[in-house]
Amino acid sequence: MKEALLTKAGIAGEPDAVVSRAGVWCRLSRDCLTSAGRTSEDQADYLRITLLNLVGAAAFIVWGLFLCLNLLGVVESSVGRLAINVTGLAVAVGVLSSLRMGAPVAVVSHVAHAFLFAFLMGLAILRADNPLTMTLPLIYPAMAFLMLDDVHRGIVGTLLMTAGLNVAIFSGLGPEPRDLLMAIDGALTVSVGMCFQAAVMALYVHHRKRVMTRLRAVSVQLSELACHDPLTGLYNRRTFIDVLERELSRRDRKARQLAFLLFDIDHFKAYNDRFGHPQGDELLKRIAGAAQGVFCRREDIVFRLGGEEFGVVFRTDDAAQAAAMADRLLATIEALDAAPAGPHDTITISAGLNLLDSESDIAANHVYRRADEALYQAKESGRARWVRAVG
Ligand SMILES: Nc1nc2c(ncn2[C@@H]2O[C@H](COP(=O)(O)OP(=O)(O)OP(=O)(O)O)[C@@H](O)[C@H]2O)c(=O)[nH]1
Repeated sequence: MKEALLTKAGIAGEPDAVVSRAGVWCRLSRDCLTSAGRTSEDQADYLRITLLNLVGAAAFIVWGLFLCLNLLGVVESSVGRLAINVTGLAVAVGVLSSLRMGAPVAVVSHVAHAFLFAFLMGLAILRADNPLTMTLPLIYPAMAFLMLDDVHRGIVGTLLMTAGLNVAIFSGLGPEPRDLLMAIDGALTVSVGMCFQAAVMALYVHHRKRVMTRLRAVSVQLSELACHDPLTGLYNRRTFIDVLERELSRRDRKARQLAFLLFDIDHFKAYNDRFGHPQGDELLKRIAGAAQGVFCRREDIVFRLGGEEFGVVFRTDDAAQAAAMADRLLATIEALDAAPAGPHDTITISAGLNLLDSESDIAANHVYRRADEALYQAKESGRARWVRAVG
């Protein structure tokens, strides 16, 4: 009703349009700062890429403007100034475009830093007579620490830049008449300012690196937890579908068949009831270990798919080899030195084996379902055996 009224009034959709336009601008400006979405806030390179983009864009605007003013004769022009403007513009364009083309961030930052260092040092020495220009090199430590992302290099760079500024102050390049006390005053102010900035930046970069390292470790831990079953350490069901899909679409170098073996412990409930859950857990771990012992090639992957159900994805030369592997697994588990359970004297499993042609375009869920049907048949026909799936 409300929508109908708004539509009738001819204003429906207006807020959405405003929101989507704002969204586009937001995305555009974010993509500009992060080099077309190349990095995001939680990544280590985010700050460096954003800084390089900001400095690159600012340099492009400033040097472009100065170049125009030089060419129009608005400001005093010389070959040296023109050369600096053109070089600055070229470096700014180079930095911005190479970031967008995917160049390594560390390389781009080092090149940009080298140019910034040379430019600021040159400015300090060549334009020491202009106190306004002389303040520009004071931005160096913040830029250097962030661009280099390294405390030691940042400190070395800052010390060199401070030395350069002191040379400019004491070498008589500054405004005349020179006064030694004024020069000492200026040099001390500049040195203390640069060192203080460097100390703050060193603390920041050091702390940020530690936090990023910790975050990375937590993220690895989280993805381990998300992919593995905590009890047995095997891959879990979540990973299983991804792996099976990947294997189904992967062409095997030796054109071997893909095999999926689904197995389940027989009368596990009786085992649990008789010996208790902790013993049941122990058995699950031992069966996981036994399966990994049988399927021990690098490309064999054993999963715990839930409860007392396990799966193995492996490659086989032919049906006979896959059958031999299934037999070996059943025999190994039967030979486990476990307490007798329920109706059986030994621990047994039932399994369904599904064999697939290389590069078959069957869905992973279908592969699982066929193996599950075969497993059901194995259970129905007396357990402690495996049955080959059809279709
Ligand atoms: N100890 C332990 N038991 C589990 C775990 N997950 C599932 N189970 C138990 O596994 C048993 C499975 O029982 P059923 O599905 O009846 O299967 P079964 O007794 O093995 O019978 P069949 O499969 O028909 O041979 C249940 O008693 C569950 O409680 C686990 O992580 N640890």
